[in-house]
Amino acid sequence: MGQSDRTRSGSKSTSVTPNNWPPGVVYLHQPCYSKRLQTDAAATLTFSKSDLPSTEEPRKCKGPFANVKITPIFVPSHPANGQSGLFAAQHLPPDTFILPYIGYVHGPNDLDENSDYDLSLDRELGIGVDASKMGNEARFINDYRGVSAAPNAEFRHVFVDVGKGRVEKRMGVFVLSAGKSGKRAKGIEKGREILVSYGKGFWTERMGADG
Ligand SMILES: C[S@@+](CC[C@H](N)C(=O)[O-])C[C@H]1O[C@@H](n2cnc3c(N)ncnc32)[C@H](O)[C@@H]1O
Repeated sequence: MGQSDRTRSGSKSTSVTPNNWPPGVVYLHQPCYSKRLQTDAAATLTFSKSDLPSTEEPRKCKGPFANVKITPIFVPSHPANGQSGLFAAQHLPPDTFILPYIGYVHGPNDLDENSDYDLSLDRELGIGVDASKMGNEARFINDYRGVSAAPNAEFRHVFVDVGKGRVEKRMGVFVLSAGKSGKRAKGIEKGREILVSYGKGFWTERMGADG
């Protein structure tokens, strides 16, 4: 882990950031909510633990995450060569919750259309999580296209226990299920890159912007 020191009101505080964390990007332990997020929209993201469906478990999670590694990529054939990716630091079985995707939580009136790190949190309310300027290790997850035949992970909603009997809806990164035929039963082996599908829309928009 790297160390970053901050001085506030004359006192020195030390916060731990993961290895290879880029300078200039804030490492977050919890989401940063936009002040412009409507109160009612924000309220839908946090609610009483007793209202959580019985099929969902409230989770505890705090970074840095030892199960993953941010790794600079120096492989000419990799489409994100020269950038970084997120790799498994241990074997991750199917359906494992790997880590949350956190960042700047914003509404439709506060959207950076040029961000490549913006993930939808609530489509109906237009709430997204943008990790371009602040986030955690999950911001380094690349798309599988050009790297592998298929993704090995996906985004799912998670409910995080934030204390005082409350839970918060966030996005989480999970290993894909084994599948009916068990073809993904191995999960993600240690040292493998964690890859999701950004969805066709991400790449269509990007191609539109480039050309
Ligand atoms: C959320 S970031 C992923 C982390 C990024 N590689 C980094 O080091 O900050 C998304 C950006 O990564 C790059 N990227 C991710 N997957 C890619 C892929 N399969 N092909 C080409 N570029 C990819 C693109 O530049 C994309 O805009």
